[in-house]
Amino acid sequence: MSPTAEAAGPPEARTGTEEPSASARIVQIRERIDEIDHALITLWQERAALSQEVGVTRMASGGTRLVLSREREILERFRVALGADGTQLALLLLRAGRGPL
Ligand SMILES: C=C(O[C@@H]1C=C(C(=O)O)C=C[C@H]1O)C(=O)O
Repeated sequence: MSPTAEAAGPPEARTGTEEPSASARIVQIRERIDEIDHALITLWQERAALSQEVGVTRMASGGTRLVLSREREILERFRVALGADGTQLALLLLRAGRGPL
């Protein structure tokens, strides 16, 4: 790869390779990656809002802010599906749902 392959040209051409068929395939794959990232961000925000609503609803009714047994189930769900990275992801998800403590 030449030193300019990364930075030169319009954004859609910055594929990191100058080989045309590889570059075209990378552009195509990136379209789907961008769709997935958008969905992940939207779902992340929706989950955080719902989780915060549960917390507010529960506290307003005299309940606890958190339910650690439920959090353990979620951590286990992500660990089983994704391994150690899943645990880390679930910890971030749970933190996002807590909002300011
Ligand atoms: C959303 C809830 O409240 C809290 C947040 C959780 C979450 O973000 O998944 C899980 C358990 C609770 O600590 C819930 O009880 O379902």
